[in-house]
Amino acid sequence: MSDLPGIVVTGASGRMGQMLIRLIQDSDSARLVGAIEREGHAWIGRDLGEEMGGAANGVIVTADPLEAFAGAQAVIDFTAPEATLAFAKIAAQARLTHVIGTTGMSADHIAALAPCARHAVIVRAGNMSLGVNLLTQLTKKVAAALDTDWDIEVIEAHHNKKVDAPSGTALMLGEAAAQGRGITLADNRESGRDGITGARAKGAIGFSAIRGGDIVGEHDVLFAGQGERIVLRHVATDRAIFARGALKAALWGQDKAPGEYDMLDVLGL
Ligand SMILES: NC(=O)c1ccc[n+]([C@@H]2O[C@H](COP(=O)([O-])OP(=O)(O)OC[C@H]3O[C@@H](n4cnc5c(N)ncnc54)[C@H](O)[C@@H]3O)[C@@H](O)[C@H]2O)c1
Ligand SMILES: O=C(O)C1=N[C@H](C(=O)O)CCC1
Repeated sequence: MSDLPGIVVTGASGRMGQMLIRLIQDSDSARLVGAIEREGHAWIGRDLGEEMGGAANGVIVTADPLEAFAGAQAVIDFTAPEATLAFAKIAAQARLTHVIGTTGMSADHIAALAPCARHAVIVRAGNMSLGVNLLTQLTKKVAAALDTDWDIEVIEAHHNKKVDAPSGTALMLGEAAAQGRGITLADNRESGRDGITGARAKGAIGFSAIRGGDIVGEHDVLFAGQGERIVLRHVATDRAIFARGALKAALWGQDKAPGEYDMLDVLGL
């Protein structure tokens, strides 16, 4: 029996779930010990390797987190807000590191994670990539250097299956811009313009979302001044960047005290 950290992947059949499973199976630092899908999914009770189109790997997909979490050290979770909240409660009881990539979580969902983080490590980020997390720091710095004569707009593009907007990444970038300006995003957010909207509010942080095709994820932070513009850009071309970040977070969490962390903590940025 290996003493590498055992990892459970939730949303195993999803775009991120399958990416994570391949990464963990190829890793020398972790082992895959469980796979979860939602109740009623066609993969439940079946061998994960076979369902993914390869050889059997002995991991049977389950809808029961209690069963899957027994004997694991971490869970990597890219699913949906309500599911993530349910997993957080069980991961906390089992003292597992819970890496949350799920986006579209409301303020109430996020607040409900706090009691779980008293018992276990939670690492949550709307984007697990090194590039985007570095971009948040650059955004904060540029926003701090410019006054409100410069309009800030976060423009994001994703594939046509994405269900939430603005993206988790766009909100991270918006938060970074707000921090740089010394304001709160909640009080200065402007999104979903349509119709006679009136002029842009001075000091607002705006969001624009594009959905189409198979776009993995693209984000521009636009600083628009009079006679000049600055654009900070990140382009993701491969979901592996998110999976690598999530696995790093799961391993990083193994010797940390219970609490809520993000990828800036993991990456030391
Ligand atoms: N933080 C990041 O770096 C990052 C990167 C990519 C995607 N995401 C986010 O991850 C989430 C998933 O993205 P995706 O593209 O893989 O979506 P997807 O729809 O391909 O996969 C989601 C999976 O979760 C499963 N699921 C839903 N409810 C469940 C439940 N109650 N129990 C178990 N499984 C359940 C679905 O059946 C599906 O297989 C989204 O919120 C997305 O925005 C975050
Ligand atoms: O494909 C998605 O969905 C993505 N979600 C994250 C977000 O909301 O920012 C990260 C990029 C891909």
